[in-house]
Amino acid sequence: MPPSATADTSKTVKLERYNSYLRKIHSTKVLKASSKVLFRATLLIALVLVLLFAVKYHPHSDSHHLHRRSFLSTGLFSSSSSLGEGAAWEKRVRQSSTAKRQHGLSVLVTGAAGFVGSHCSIALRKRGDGVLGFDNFNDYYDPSLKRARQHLLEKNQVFIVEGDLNDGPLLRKLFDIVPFTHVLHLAAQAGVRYAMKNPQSYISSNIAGLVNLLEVAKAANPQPAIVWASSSSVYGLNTENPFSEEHRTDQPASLYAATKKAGEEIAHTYNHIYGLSLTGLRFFTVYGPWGRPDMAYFFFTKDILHGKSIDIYRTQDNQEVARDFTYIDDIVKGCVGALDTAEKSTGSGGKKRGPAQLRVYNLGNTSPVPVGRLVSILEGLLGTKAKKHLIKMPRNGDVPYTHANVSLAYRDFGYKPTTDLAAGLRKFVKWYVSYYGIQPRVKKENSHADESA
Ligand SMILES: O=C(O)[C@H]1O[C@H](OP(=O)(O)OP(=O)(O)OC[C@H]2O[C@@H](n3ccc(=O)[nH]c3=O)[C@H](O)[C@@H]2O)[C@H](O)[C@@H](O)[C@H]1O
Repeated sequence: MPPSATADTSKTVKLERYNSYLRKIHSTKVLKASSKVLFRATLLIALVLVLLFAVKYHPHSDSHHLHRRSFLSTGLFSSSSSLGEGAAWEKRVRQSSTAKRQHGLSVLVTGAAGFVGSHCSIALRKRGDGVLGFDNFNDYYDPSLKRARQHLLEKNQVFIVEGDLNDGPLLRKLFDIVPFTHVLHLAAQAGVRYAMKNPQSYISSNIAGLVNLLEVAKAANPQPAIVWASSSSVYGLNTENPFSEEHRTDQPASLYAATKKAGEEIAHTYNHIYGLSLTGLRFFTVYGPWGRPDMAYFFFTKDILHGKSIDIYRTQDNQEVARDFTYIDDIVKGCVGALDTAEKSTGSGGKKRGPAQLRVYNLGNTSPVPVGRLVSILEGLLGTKAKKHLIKMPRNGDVPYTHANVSLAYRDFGYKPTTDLAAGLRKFVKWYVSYYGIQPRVKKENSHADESA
């Protein structure tokens, strides 16, 4: 074999080897590529399936609401339970929201299982308005008290839809079913001092929840007029006295106060852009039967009865801390007055058609009482001496005193508080001992002597 032929043959062999190497690489690549395509396709199909499943059973999807409602409605205080409950649930929503008097209001009350919410719902229903309650029954304080209030509301033909303010689809669904004329928005994360423990809950309820509700309300047709709970705490470090709506509210002392103040600004925005009629009510330390166990008058009562010591705060310069304690019935009158004088929203389909009403009112008692005096009244009513522990007010959001000027609310809807602290606490203690089944040493109705001890 000529040398060149040998060289040629070996070249050909080498070339063939090289080509087969290339083919191998290519086929591996093709294999890899096709398995990649297959993997991606599987992934895509899986994703689509997951999405379909999620849409069907997502907590915000309407079909899930029906399931959730059916679960809830099998509870102690509700009825329907089969698949037909979608219609049954809607029927309850409609019935509850329908006024029983001519030209009655149809009010969505958020926080209806709460202290102020439950009282207002019953008062509105009693005069023949339609009332639908809304509440998430959270456990900020004993939810069994909220369930008991719910029970009371059921007796008064008020149905409470269990849901969260941040659940847009559920709120929209309610507005689809009912053309609410008004919203009384009382659902909130309350409590001044708790804001240091759980700041996020204030943002979620008092800011995000409020915005969510306003978004739904502004898009509703007709738009409702909204009356909502602001707070005396917005006055913060204000030193002018008594507090008037014109005073500064830009120095909040707690995150709670800051979220309520933010709520007032947010209200301004929705009024300005969408024509929502908005009324903010600055409540001053509301107390009374069915009250909130996280509030001082409530847990002082409990602790005095249990022989536990109570902390009575004093200011940094050793002055008494005072509050303009306001009795629940007066607050209810204020809420109803605000609803009755609320003008219609002016927008429709999310568009403003003209200027709308924007209001803010103090609802207080106009006579601040030192916390020490509150304790004396309780001692008298309970027939028990408190173990008092006087301490400097912790720096946790409290303010030294509150005092409401209510002339604006008086001018616009005749608001005039009529219950003083001693009379109001008497009613509270009476309720407390009967609710908790305590054998009291509570003084008889006409004995006032010990209350002022
Ligand atoms: O008007 C409001 O906008 C707010 O009112 C209420 O806040 P406050 O006025 O702070 O009521 P509350 O806690 O009952 O303390 C009463 C007094 O007892 C003092 N206090 C309190 C606790 C304690 O251990 N000792 C004590 O002396 C304390 O220093 C205070 O002077 C609502 O909770 C709040 O949600 C909001 O609605």
